[in-house]
Parts: sequence; C-alpha cells; structure tokens
Amino acid sequence: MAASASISKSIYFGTYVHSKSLTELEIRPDGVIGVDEKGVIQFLETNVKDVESLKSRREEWKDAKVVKIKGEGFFFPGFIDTHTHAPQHPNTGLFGKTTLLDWLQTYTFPMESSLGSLSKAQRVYSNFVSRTLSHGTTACAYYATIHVLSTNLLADICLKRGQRALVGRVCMNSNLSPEYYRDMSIESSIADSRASIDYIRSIDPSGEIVLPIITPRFAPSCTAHCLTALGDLATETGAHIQTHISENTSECELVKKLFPDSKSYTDVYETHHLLRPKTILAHAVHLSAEERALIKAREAKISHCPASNTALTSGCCPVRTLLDEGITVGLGTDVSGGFSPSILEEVRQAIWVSRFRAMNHGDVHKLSTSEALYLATRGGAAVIGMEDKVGGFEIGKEFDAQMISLGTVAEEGNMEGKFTEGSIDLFGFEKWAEKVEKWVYGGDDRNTVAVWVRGRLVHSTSKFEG
Ligand SMILES: O=c1[nH]c(=O)c2nc[nH]c2[nH]1
Ligand SMILES: [Zn+2]
Repeated sequence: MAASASISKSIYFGTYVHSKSLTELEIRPDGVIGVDEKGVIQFLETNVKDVESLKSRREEWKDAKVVKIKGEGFFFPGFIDTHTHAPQHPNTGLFGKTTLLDWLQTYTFPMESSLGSLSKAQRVYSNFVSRTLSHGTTACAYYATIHVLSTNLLADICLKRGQRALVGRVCMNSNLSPEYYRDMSIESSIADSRASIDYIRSIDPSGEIVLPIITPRFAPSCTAHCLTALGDLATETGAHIQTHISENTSECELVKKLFPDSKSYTDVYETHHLLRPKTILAHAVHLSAEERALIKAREAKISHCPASNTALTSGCCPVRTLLDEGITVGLGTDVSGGFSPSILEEVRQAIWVSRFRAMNHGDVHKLSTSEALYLATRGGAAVIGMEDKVGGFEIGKEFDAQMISLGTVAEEGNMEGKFTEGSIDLFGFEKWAEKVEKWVYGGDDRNTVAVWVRGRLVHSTSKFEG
C-alpha cells in the first residue's frame, strides 16, 4: 500500500495510556479515539461504556469501524527507536567480551560489508522491519551500510510496510575501516550519500513515511574533509543527521588523537557544522559539562542506548543530568551493540542503568517507569523531529499506536494454575497503574497484538480481532 493510501474511519475503543509530561503518565479508562481516513485523531473521549450510544451522538461517525480491546489491555503510542543498525541484525546477541573498537572490527564491519548483496539485504532488512514492528516500533532512525542500493532497499521496505523511518547511508572514508568496507574517496562518499537522499525523497516526496538522514558513522570513521563535505550536504539538503558520540573512553581518546585541534569530541561535530537541531547523537555517555552545553545550545538531540552501553561496557549515560539540563533525549536499541530490537526492553534497561548510576551518584538519578515511557514515545518523537505528529494521543496527531493485550485475569475459581499466553499474570485486583507497570517489567512482543501507523494496520497477531 502506498504511503498515502486511505484507510477507513475508525473508532478505537478501550483504555488508552500515554505520557502527559516527562513525569506524568495519563491513564484514560474506557476511552475512545476517533481516527479519520487520513489517520488523524479527530476526537477523544473517556469513560465510554457503550460505543453505539457514542455513535448516535456523533452522527458523522455512525459508519466508522470499531476496534475494541478484548480482555485486559490498553492502547499505547507507538514506540520510537531513535538509533539502530538494520544490517547488524544478524549479529544480535553476538558481542562476546568485546568493547566498541574491537567489536567494530570483529563483528560489525564483516557483517555490514556483506549487506552489499541485495538478496541478503532483502532478507535481513525485511526481517528486521517486521521484527521492530512486532515490538510496537512505529518510527525508527536506521543506519544502513555504505551501499547505496541496499540503503535504498531498506527505505523501500519501510515505505511498503508503512513504518516511519529515517534511513541513512553510512559514510566512512577513514582508514579506521578495513579496505573491503570503506568509502574510497570523499567525492564518492558525498555522491553516494546524495544519491540515496535523492532516491528516498523520490519514493516518498511528502516525507510522511520515509526520510533520508546524513550518516557520518562517527568522527573516527571520517576524515576532517569528509565531515566538512557532509556538513555542507546537510546545509544544502536540509536533511537530518545522525552519528555516534562519546560512547567509549578509548574512542574518546582516539578522537583527541585524530582531531588534535578540536576542543572536544562535540567540538569536532560543531566545527564541521554537523551539530544542528536535526542532529541525532547516539550514546553521549562521557560528555563534559561544556559539551552538553554546546549540544543544548545547538538543539541537537541525544539517543540513549542503555542495552548497548552495558553490552559493550561503554558506561552508564547520565540521563538525569541530560534531562535536567534541558537536552532532548529518546531511546535507541542500537542493534547489534544492543541485544534486542525492542524499545520496551530499552525502557527497562534505561531504568536499570539509572539505578546503577544512582548507586554511585545518588537516588536523584533514578528514572521512574513514567519517565522511561516518556523517553520511548514523546522524547523519541522530539528526537526525530516528529513531536507535532506522534508520541501521544491528541486531536490533530496521527494515530501511531499499539494495542497491548495483557490476556485474561486468572479467575477466582481457577485453582488449577491455568495461565494465559505471555508472561504477565493478572488476578483482577490490580489498579490500572499497576497493570501498566506489570507490562513494562514483564511484557514483551506477545502483548503487542496490533500496531498502526497513521491509522494503517502495519502489524497484528492471531490474538487481534480487527
Ligand atoms: O554502538 C555503535 N555501533 C556502531 O555500529 C558504531 N560505529 C561507530 N560507533 C558505533 N557505536
Ligand atoms: Zn550505533
């Protein structure tokens, strides 16, 4: 289905949950969300017991399709993955005891270079997009590889499947990368990036579903001249930018050596005009106060990737400090530094990492469940520049959502230990906020029974009766 294809006017009937602010999760029992043929939310109501009487009150919605939650469950905004690597998906879970720089050479470059094969790219990318959708990810900032055609294929797949995506051809021309997987010149790096930007804009001219993103892999992968040319390309095209920053201490030392005239890692991007409001910086674990102030001043955004930071022993990102300083933060799975394609898993990991920081720096560093869910939705939307469109349920926003099913309650008469599929057990006495907590800590993709982007159903399981 094309990105602009129409969908039927629908009424989503059931409790809905979303973030009102960083700290406040709003739970609206017996809710109704009216979504028009363009996938835009037209009205919201709560405490609705009977959808037929609602239809009689709202004449123009009398023929609308009704999508109702069966059993225990709720509608939740689609998750936003602000940083991941589609070509690394076959390596998910494979990192041994490596840290960033040897992990890149051992696992990552060999796998990414093999994605120049379009048949392999088709297999891996279509699988990864299905997988991320199945975990409720409705928008994703993807790194692809250096190959133009495979990168374009990833954009084709996202558009066809209806997942919002920023898709980036990776630029890497320095000798950090092996000869078998490197841009051969600055000219080819820029020409290939431009070709991919043009292609992505040609398949989705409105940019409603797929957008290009300029992707210098990270400072050590690019020469200074290449970074300058990429900064110029960003000015010329107005495209988003994504890169990595300050993930690992050896990487930070390497940046100092490679860019001796720069005041800091952040200053490398600043001097090459890559630090902008449309820039997504992944990791940001070891930034100084001056660097954070510069990022804030430039309105660049940060993707927090806690699972990856732990797997590659990169460090505990000071998320509370970033938030207190007013920096926009979202969550990233960073597959395959991260071991899971699930943003719900990143929510948990963000909470765990905040507790490890709290053990050394005080309880103020703890993230609450509500805060982590905010980062996964509204925070992520702001990181990718879509905060006016998605991230929560309001009139005028587009309906990017997931239906979460918690199964059925173990009835009082059930003394034989029968339980429903999935890992959450409910007993009927839980309050709504407790049900949401149970999902966050015990839930997984089995609970995500249906997913919509702009009102279009993009994933469903056998448990969904649409
Ligand atoms: O987590 C990461 N994944 C990567 O692929 C990468 N490349 C540079 N720096 C990186 N960090
Ligand atoms: Zn990454």
